[in-house]
Amino acid sequence: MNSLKCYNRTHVTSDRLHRNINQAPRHDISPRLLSQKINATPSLEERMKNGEFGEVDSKGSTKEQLTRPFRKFLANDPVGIGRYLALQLAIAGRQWASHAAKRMPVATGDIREIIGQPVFIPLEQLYRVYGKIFRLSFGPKNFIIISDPAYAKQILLTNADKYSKGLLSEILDFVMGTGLIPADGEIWKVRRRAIVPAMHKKYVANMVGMFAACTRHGYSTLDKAIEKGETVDMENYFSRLALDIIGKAVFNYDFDSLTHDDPIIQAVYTVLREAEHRSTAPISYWNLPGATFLIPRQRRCMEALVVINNKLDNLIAKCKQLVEEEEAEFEEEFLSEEDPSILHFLLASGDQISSKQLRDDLMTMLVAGHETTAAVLTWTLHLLSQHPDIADRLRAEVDRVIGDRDVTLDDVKELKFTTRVINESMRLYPQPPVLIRRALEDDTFDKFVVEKGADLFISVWNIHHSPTSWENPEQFIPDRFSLEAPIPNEVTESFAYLPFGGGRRKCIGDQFALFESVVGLSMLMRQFEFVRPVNAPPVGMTTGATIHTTNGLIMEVRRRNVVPSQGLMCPIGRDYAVAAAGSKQELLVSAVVPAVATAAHALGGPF
Ligand code: HEM
Repeated sequence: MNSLKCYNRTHVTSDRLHRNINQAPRHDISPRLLSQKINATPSLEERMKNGEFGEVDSKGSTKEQLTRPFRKFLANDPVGIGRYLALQLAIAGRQWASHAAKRMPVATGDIREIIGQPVFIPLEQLYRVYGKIFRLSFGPKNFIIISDPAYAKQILLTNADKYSKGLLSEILDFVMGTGLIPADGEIWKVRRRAIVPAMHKKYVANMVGMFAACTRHGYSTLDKAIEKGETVDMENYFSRLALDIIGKAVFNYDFDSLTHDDPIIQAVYTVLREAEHRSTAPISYWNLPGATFLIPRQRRCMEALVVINNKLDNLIAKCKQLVEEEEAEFEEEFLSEEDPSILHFLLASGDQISSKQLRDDLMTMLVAGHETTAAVLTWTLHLLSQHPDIADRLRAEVDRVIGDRDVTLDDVKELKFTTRVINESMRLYPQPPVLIRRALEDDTFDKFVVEKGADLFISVWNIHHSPTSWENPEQFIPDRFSLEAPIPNEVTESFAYLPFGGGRRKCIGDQFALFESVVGLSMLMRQFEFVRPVNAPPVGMTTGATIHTTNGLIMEVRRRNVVPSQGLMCPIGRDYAVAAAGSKQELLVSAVVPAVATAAHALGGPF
């Protein structure tokens, strides 16, 4: 296997960057093949000392060096023609040196070095060596990796016209077609203009009650687990909670996946898993002739799509009928009491689109708004389980603001510390960790040229974990975002914080998702204690479209104020930990741990 090599200069000259990243504590990341390889690579300083990086700057390009003696010889030619040739060579030499200086650092290697781990992990390790922009080369495959806030701003905002979704559109075509996430050009413009108004303030405010109702509905599932003395995989739980919420929000359909399973839920998960699988596959196996018939998972996926499309067609037909029967005049902020969904808004506002486009839009929002929020809640709970002092502060705020009732819109605004906890969780675990773009024309980043057609990965993970932008970047510090300041976003943090992307392709569901997370987290923390059992599997990371856990987020759940046990790891909230000193019977419970592990996915391919 080839080791990763650097063929050119790197930008990482800062000792601070190198040292800080190396010293940073990791979040349950087990070192794997690539990390061993990279750690075995000589340090940047050693490599610079060996002259690996100095050559271009000090002596010019190889061609320039090879021709230099000849040029000198010609320059001494008493006949004019020799001196003329020497001059031409000097001009060419300057150009070669200048081109060489603009060549981007290149990391080359074997694709196997990356497969088997979430892609953002090796990208972070490579960033340590190659800096804020480098080319990653795997045989014929070639990606530019961007890890710098200013470069991200250029791609997402300043020069957004020069980029498309590229690879992403190809991967997601089967499920989202020309929905908002993969769409480009005129279709994207038209659809964004039609859909954004549906997410108006009144709509989002109206949704808060629904978020609370769905969260409360899920209590019974947790209570059942408590009764049976079973642990709960909270990653799976949050995935279902988010599915129930997004189904209602987008097309007024109650999946009720928190309390039961049915073919439509199975179909949605089959399609989601396929999308994740495709985004991590080294070859486009789905394009092989006959793949749909010959590969069983492809067949299952196509069957699932039929189930979903039929369901969507039914929902669209039902909603159309409702709109026709409604007497209400459509106003800009129109909200139907019977059906406040985005689908209803689109139909009632007279949006003239084909059924196929409408299905693409609905599927896009279902996917975009589901796994992302579920992942945010999962990793926030995980972080709280590691930081009982922060969990205590969050609970104190929740107790003060909501007491025992459902959260309202006014409460959300008051739950400032809870919001900061979520903001900080999204910094440490951005969903998705990498954004994908394709250059539609050449673009320049300082002296480096990215050519038309290049595929770019903006590593939000690297930007969020960079010691050049963040103090103690690996630490969970919600207070880094002041309670008095506006809610942090890409503008307030100069593109060093991109949980919802930025520029014109920024998430349309940002406020919706933040409110949903605040409501879900605060109500669950108010009602329950979550405890990591001693023998629970470690919480490793893996990716699909978002960051998943490798083995689920297994928690023992208690109604709050129940006397807890000794010997339990990571009680969330110190009130629990203090109380834990007394009880020994509970040790028995911690021995009953039927771990419901979620399937581990391969490396990550984000949207
Ligand atoms: C915590 C939850 C969420 C996170 C972290 C998140 C994150 C993101 C990010 C980073 C992007 C930009 C992608 C890119 O530039 O390539 C995006 C786009 C998008 N998101 Fe979200 N999202 C969340 C929830 C939602 C929800 C609830 C909805 C819909 C109801 C939604 C709908 C969309 C759509 C339609 C786009 C594409 C916008 C466009 O390209 O014009 N998202 N999201």
